[in-house]
Amino acid sequence: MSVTLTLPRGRAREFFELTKPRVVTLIVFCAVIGMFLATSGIPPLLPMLAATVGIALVAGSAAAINCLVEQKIDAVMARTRARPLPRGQISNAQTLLFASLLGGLGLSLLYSLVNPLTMWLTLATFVGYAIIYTVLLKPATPQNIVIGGASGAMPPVLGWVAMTGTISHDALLLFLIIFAWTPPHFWSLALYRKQDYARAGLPMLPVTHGDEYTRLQVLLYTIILTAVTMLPVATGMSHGIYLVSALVLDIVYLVYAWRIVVNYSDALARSAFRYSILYLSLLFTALMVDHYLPILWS
Ligand code: HEM
Ligand SMILES: CC(C)=CCC/C(C)=C/CC/C(C)=C/COP(=O)(O)OP(=O)(O)O
Repeated sequence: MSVTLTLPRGRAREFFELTKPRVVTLIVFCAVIGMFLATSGIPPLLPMLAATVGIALVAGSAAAINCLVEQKIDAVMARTRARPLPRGQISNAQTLLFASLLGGLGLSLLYSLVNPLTMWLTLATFVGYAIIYTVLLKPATPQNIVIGGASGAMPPVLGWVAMTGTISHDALLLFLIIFAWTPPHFWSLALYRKQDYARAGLPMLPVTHGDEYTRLQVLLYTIILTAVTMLPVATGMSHGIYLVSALVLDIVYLVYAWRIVVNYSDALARSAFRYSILYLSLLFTALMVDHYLPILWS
């Protein structure tokens, strides 16, 4: 599933594209679900709005820095060569200024209208993606996305901390779900985009270890993901509605992963990648419905 957004036009659209809006939409969605799960009623409106906007701005800023750092790589990959920087539509200085404004505004909102811990954790997430993943890990090791996935997994924790001021065990379970989801999400794409990554000189798993090994890793991580998605039920955070939804979503994902191992095609990997996005969206929706339906009925 690709998240549909109405994009702004012209110059504004070029800046908007720097923020990787579709990825950031799902990131913010997971953060908002974290906010709802952290509270038993309706979360307080002002901190919730400020946290949502603040996290979105900082995530967009991190994405813009990623575009700035990777513009030469983006220029040689078919998937990314139409981005604003490789096309010369936006300059380095403009990108840096834009990212600083977004990031600064987002962090200020979090600090002043949410709480300082949320601000610090969001800043750490920014550094994790824009510097540690993008600058250090991505060009250095095929485990880049496994380690870098830790920043992508932070949004529900950020949402949780925004509402409670503390990190709870339940929030860490949400972190673990996205952390285990990231390798099958990314490696499905890397399998059918292998030529792009090889041309760009990036050590992604299919380039360094071959297709067969990567396909097996997709299956193994999908099995780990299935186990991890059962943890919210095991700890009593979530119940029947979530359990049934997670099992259905997991079984479909496992079938995709199994077929990737035994009957690979690029079209199948592309479908598995699209499914990974639908999967995460629906899994987090199920967590939310499971949390609120009993409250509404009682
Ligand atoms: C290190 C972690 C991650 C890596 C390496 C990664 C990699 C990628 C890549 C390369 C794409 C581009 C696909 C394309 O345009 O052809 C993509 C798309 C996407 N990713 Fe991820 N991803 C990561 C984490 C996440 C997280 C945490 C989320 C959300 C919670 C997410 C949500 C999405 C969405 C919604 C898309 C589709 C964008 C579109 O339709 O253009 N990703 N991911
Ligand atoms: C709250 C906050 C600060 C969040 C920041 C975390 C964040 C924006 C994670 C996004 C993950 C992402 C876009 C990965 C794309 O991989 P890539 O960059 O390797 O993909 P590309 O080849 O498309 O550039």
